[in-house]
Formats: sequence, C-alpha cells, structure tokens
Amino acid sequence: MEVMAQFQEVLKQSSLHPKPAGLVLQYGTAGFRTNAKQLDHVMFRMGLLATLRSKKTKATIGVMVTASHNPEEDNGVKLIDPMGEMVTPAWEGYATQLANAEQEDMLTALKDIIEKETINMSQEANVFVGRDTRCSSLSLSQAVLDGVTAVGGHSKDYGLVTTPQLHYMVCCQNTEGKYGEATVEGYYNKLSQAFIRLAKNAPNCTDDQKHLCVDGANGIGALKVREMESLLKTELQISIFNDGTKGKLNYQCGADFVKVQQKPPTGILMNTGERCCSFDGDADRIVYYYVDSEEQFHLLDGDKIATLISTFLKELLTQAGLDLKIAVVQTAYANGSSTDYLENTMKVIVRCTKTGVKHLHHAAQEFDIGVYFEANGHGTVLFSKAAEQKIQQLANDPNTDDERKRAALLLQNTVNIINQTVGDAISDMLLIEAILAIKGMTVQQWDAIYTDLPNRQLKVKVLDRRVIDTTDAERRALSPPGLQEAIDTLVKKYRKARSFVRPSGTEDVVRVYTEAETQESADALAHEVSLAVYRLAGGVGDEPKSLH
Ligand SMILES: CC(=O)N[C@H]1[C@@H](OP(=O)(O)O)O[C@H](CO)[C@@H](O)[C@@H]1O
Ligand SMILES: [Mg+2]
Repeated sequence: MEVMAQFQEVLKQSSLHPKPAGLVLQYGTAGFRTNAKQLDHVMFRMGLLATLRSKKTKATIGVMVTASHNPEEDNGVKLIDPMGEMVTPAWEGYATQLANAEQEDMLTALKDIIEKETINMSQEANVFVGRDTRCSSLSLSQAVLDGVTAVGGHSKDYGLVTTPQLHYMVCCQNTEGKYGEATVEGYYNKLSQAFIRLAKNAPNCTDDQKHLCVDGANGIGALKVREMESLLKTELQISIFNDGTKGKLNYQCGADFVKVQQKPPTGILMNTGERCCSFDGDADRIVYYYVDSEEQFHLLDGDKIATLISTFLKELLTQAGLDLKIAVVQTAYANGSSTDYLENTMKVIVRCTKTGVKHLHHAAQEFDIGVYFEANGHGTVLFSKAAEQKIQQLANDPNTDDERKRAALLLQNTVNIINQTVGDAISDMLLIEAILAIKGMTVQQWDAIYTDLPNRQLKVKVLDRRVIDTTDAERRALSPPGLQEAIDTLVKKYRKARSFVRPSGTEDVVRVYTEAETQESADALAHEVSLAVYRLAGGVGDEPKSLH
C-alpha cells in the first residue's frame, strides 16, 4: 500500500479504538498497566508502535497483553525487543507519547516517531502477540493485532502463553532457531530435555524429594505447567493448586501475595516441611516456601534463589577449572542478610540497580555470568557468548578428565534450562528443582544458608507520587525536602535497620521498605516512615495506621 493510503487506513482503524479524552498513562516499570476498560486504544497503538519497531530493527518484535500480578480487572501491555529483552528506554518514551496523544493528534504522533527514527515504511514487519488468562485479554490482544495490520505488518498470534514464553519465541525467531524453536512445543522440549539430563546426576533422589506443590495464581502458569508435566517424566512430580478452575486470578494467591504478605496462599494443601512454590499472574516470577513443625512459615524469595543458583554455578566453575567472572545483581529490596552472605561469605561481586528487570538485566550483561533476581522472585541468569563458548569447548573436549567433564556438562545443561531472555517461573523452577536434587539438599537446608532480616513493605497513597525523586539505586530520596533526613533519624532508632521509599512504577502509590533486627522493629519503623511520607510527600486519605 502506498504510504498516504496507509495513513488513511491507520486513521480509519484508529477511530474504532478511540482514546478517552484526557486520559494520561505512563509506560511504567513493566509497560502500561491500569483498569482493562481504559486500554483498548493503548493496545491498538502498541500494535502500531511494535510494527514500527519491527521495521526499524528489521526483526520480529513481541507484544504481551498482561497485567502480571495486578488484580483481574486490570490489564496491561509489555513490548519485547529483538533479542527477547524488554524494549529499549527511548521507545518506552515513544510508547507513552503515542498512547497519550488525543484522538485527533494520533497520526501526527505516529508520523513524529517515523521521522525521528527515519523508518522506512516499505520495510517488512513482523509482530508476535501473546496474552494471559484475564477475561479482557482476548479482545485487547485483538486490538494489538488490528494495530499491526493497520500499518501493514504481519502478525503471529500465540494466544495464551506466559510472558517469558513470548520473550523466548521472539529470541528464537530473531536468532534463526539458534536459541531454540519458536514454538511452545520447542520451548517445552528444550527445557525438559535439559532438566532430565540434569536430574540424571541425582540418582538417589527419592519420590518424596521429587514432589513439588505449585500455586499457579489461577493464571497462565498453571495451564502451561500442566502442558509440560508429562515431559518431566518421573523426575519431578508436581501437584498444581490454584489452576484457575475455581479461584480468581492473583486473589489471595500467587508470588506477589506470598512475598508481600509473608504467608501461604489460600487454596493450597501444604504438609509440614513440604516444598511449595508460587508463580505470579504471567509466570515470570517465582518464590518458594514451606511450613515447619511449629506451623512457622518460611519464605525463600528471589534473594535465596539467587544465592542457591550462584553457589551452584560457582562450585561447577571451580570443578570445571573455568575462570569466568560471576556476579549477582540485586535491587534495594534485597534482604540485607543476602547481600552480606553473597559479598562476605561467598565472595561474589554484588551490584545494586534500580527496581525493574530491565535495569538488572542490563547490569548482569556486564559479566561472564550474571545472576539477577529481584527479591520478589523475578530473575534469571545471563551467560556471555564467550562464557557459553568456553563451557561448550570443555564439554566437547575429548581430553578433559572425568570430573571437569561432568562439571562442564552440568554447566551446559544449566545454560539450556535457563530462559536468558527474562525471568521465567517455569524455567527457574526447573533449575531450582535440579539443583536441589543434584546437591541432595532439602528446602530446609537451602533456607538455612542465611537468615533473613525481618522486613516490611507498605504502601502510602499521596496526591502525586512523582514528588519523590530518588538516587543511589533508589536507596535515598532527594525530594521532597526533609524526607531523607527524617528517614535517617528514624532508622537510627533501631538495630540493624535500613529503610527507603520510592514511587511505584506499576501502582499509584509510594512504596516503603524497612528491615531491622526484629519484626517489631521493622514494623514500627515502617509505620513511622509511612507517616513521614504521608506528611512530607502529600499523603491523601487517612493517616497510615500502626501495624500492631
Ligand atoms: C517492590 C516490588 O516488588 N516492585 C515490583 C513492581 O514494581 P513497582 O515499580 O515497585 O511497582 O512491579 C515490577 C513489575 O513486575 C517489578 O519489577 C518490581 O520488582
Ligand atoms: Mg509478572
């Protein structure tokens, strides 16, 4: 189609996906997210934008319709760049401009991007689309597809997939299959084969040890684990709870609920000491937990996962005699005990970045092996090309002695089980299960590697959360005036205490984090810091109440 006619078509189609006048949304920590009723125009426009991005990069781009851990009524959209990573920041800016342009200015906003990025409109474009199980996701993903078609792109609709599965498809497609086959079956085969090979190194694993309870958050993860189950054969026996047949998505279940509330999800049958895990609503996060004989709940969050994985990798590197630099990337939410253990006992490099996987991912790319996890369980491992080559070479070298060869093969299968494009609950689960089996480690032993400092996360409602500006990987507030000083004074009252506040990028709240020697101190400090935020940063509604 000729360019002018193309724009006419965009205009015509756009009028079928009109923007409510005055509505302003931001591309936040992980894409746009709000009540599903407000998103039709955003989806259509993200279809347009993904097509432009595809033309620009001459590669396939992904669009995932999901609001992850948010309530069922919400929805959202995430854009995926050619290597399967999150879309680059400059284009997040375009996304915001395009989504917020009033109906009559939409075409101008679109042309603006085309001009700024000197996009050749006759270039072919391909967009992969996926969605989660929310009621609103089907029609919203149709709006994305309409957007792609309107500007002359080709699309492939993967239907119901987890977010990390779609990231994987995009990476496979753009690497001509080197990363794997761009199908859901290809994904299951690659991961399950690597898992079976790893599990072969744990011949003494009993049936009890092979059992795992999975809380699927009543979302897409439950469906996808079920599809994969038979391929894991006898090496892993999974009981799936909250599979979406009865309960509501993310409601009193799922990784976010378990992490923030520090308690088990509803809808799960847990025996004492049994290993359990929870996914979030789009299956890119995972946390583990168990209940001990005194009914005490034990959470193994992203920090514990990062510690387990990096310990395993470090041991294998030593056994293989490979000199590769390994680092762990965390955010300010990482428990102080985990950072202390990683730095001082394990002696690995630790980096702290701003919240949001894109920041962690970027930092992890600077090392031979970068293990990154947010405390909430979102994370993965990145291997540099050079690291992968060294592992490959050693595994294939006929002169390698047995111990080194075994370690190299384990490393090779570890590379294959990991979804390096983004945090992936299914892939992380399989890796963790394999590590525990190989090391002959129980969930209790894993938990005992270090003891978490008691901590608390709270939310405070303010008029405009943008009044809070932070620095030092969000650990210190620069504005409003007096806030950081107030926090510093409060923190000094408690032993081993730490606290910071930051505006959320996914919800209209300010988040408060505290940790201290005791839970009482962490809770009291959290309340006091919440009050400081409320008073100094324009709190709305009732004053924050004490937790006890
Ligand atoms: C404290 C916390 O868990 N924050 C989450 C949450 O971001 P906020 O910007 O804090 O709303 O959602 C993000 C997207 O899922 C995730 O990357 C991040 O870790
Ligand atoms: Mg998620």
